[in-house]
Amino acid sequence: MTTIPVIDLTPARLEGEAGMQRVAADIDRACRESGFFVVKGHGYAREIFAEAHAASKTFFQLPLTTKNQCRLSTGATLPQDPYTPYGYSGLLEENAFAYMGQQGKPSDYVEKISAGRLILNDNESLPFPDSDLGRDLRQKLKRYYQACDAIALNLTELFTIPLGVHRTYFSERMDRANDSMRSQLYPGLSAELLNDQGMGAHTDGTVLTLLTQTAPGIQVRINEGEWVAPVTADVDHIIVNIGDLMAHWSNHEYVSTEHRVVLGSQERQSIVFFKLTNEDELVQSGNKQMDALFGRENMAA
Ligand SMILES: O=C(O)CCC(=O)C(=O)O
Ligand SMILES: [Fe+2]
Repeated sequence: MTTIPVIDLTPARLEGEAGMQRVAADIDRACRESGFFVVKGHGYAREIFAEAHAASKTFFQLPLTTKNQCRLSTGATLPQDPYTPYGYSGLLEENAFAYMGQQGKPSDYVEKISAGRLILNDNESLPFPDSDLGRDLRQKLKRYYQACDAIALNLTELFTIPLGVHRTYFSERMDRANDSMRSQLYPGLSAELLNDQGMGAHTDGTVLTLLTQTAPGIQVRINEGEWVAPVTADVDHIIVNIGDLMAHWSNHEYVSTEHRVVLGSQERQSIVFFKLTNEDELVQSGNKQMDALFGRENMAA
């Protein structure tokens, strides 16, 4: 039976080359099996994750009229970055099934506050509340973004080891990406809700996705239909999954697996970080370099 492994990154950070090799082999196996794994021991302070969740919760508790002021007047994106969502979106406004091209399915019971790479620049005008609370949320989400970006790049270094290419092969293609981050609140189940769909089944269009949660709720579809829940013992344990770009890039040696969120009895938060490639990076399978990476051809790194 496939389960979702918990991988401790500590040996990769502290035990030199041998530690890196061991951890890299575990990650490689998980990427081929379910495409999902949980990481701990990544070296970033727990408070970065806990505080981002706490500040998000404070935001979500604001009156709806205040949250609605954190929408972009121009729609969901900014002219400087037309592909990345920024600002607030409310319950039932998004539909993961529609994103997958499936029409006529229910929308998702989830509220979100989103930001992309522009959050790294404190002078950029972004749709957060113009208050101490809003400024605090922005700083906490910025730290979260920086930590996840760094952890994602560290993970890609581990990817290169079993593949036998130079250590920066992926990171140099992903270090300027317009990644996006969405802090999400799922309501607890109640009689007013039509169903228990927090987020419909979908795959991610990313290279990698990193996610932390305050309670269980995400489920992964393995073995042709069985749904399993990754186990995170703390708020700084990160659920990592392969997205469609990496699956495509690896000619489907690494799998991008469907997942969904089912509402529980209590409210739940997650913060998801979608890692993409640099804008100028063409991702194609059957690409000579990628064939070499995944052992389909001999080519020196
Ligand atoms: O909130 C979650 O646990 C899952 C979110 C997710 O899959 C997504 O945003 O793509
Ligand atoms: Fe997802």
